[in-house]
Amino acid sequence: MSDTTNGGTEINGAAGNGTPKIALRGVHKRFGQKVVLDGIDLTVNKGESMVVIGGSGTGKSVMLKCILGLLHPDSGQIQVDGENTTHLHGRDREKLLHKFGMLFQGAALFDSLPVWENVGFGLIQGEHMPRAKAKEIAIAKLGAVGLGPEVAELFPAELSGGMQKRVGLARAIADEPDIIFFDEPTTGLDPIMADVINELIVQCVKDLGATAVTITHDMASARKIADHVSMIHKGRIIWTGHANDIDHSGNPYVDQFVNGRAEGPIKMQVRAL
Ligand SMILES: Nc1ncnc2c1ncn2[C@@H]1O[C@H](COP(=O)(O)OP(=O)(O)OP(=O)(O)O)[C@@H](O)[C@H]1O
Repeated sequence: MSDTTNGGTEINGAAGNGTPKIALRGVHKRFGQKVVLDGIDLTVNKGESMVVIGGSGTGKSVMLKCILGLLHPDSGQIQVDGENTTHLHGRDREKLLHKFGMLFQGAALFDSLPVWENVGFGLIQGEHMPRAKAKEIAIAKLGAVGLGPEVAELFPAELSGGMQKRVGLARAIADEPDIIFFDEPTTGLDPIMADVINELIVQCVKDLGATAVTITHDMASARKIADHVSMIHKGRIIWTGHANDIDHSGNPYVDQFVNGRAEGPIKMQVRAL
């Protein structure tokens, strides 16, 4: 079954499942005259893996930044565990951020720190954990993503792209977050390494019992990771459905995107520089 929404409609509703882990209701965000989020409604239930697909510049990263509080929406609500988070500041926002782990596009590791310190960064800085204890946890988390303890002392520049992604994943799970965001987790990887990372993501999310939100253009990744898929187009969620329904969504936008067709309702804007 799939649900289509055009805005205020409840999608993928939490009826019977308790409070959604994350719920966006009518979220708007514009930069100057440019409307980027135009009334986003999205529900992610506890323990679910939601993958948000959509073309370049459709607002995926802006949406993620709004959930994290890095950007402030102009209007609408963002609820985490039933609580509106849009007005949280200071300590309250810090407390909220403890619920989140994040695997950034390109892994975003600190070049000047050894791998273990990259993984344990949040534990040392955020939780003021003693360095020895943080290192122990970092080595255990590196093990969970298939990296041996010898990698702990290396620097990011000494690692391949795939290993850097694993380190980024180990960092995302180090604090055992409730919610993990994956921003284009397979970008820049060959298809085999991408599949390895996808499998690790599935395993780590399952082991933690976490809720996952991934943004990607990579349909192989979406198919592997997702329980549900939502498609964003022009700042709105235009379709949400089960991952198994992605190939027969009945939605021409989803169909065009999933099949990578140049022809269809989605018109690419190609501007000369
Ligand atoms: N801080 C900002 N100031 C002005 N415009 C911004 C800002 N951040 C994002 N935008 C604009 O918002 C639009 C959506 O950007 P966003 O990064 O969310 O796209 P995306 O869907 O994640 O794309 P991609 O898949 O290419 O990463 C873009 O046109 C971008 O230029």
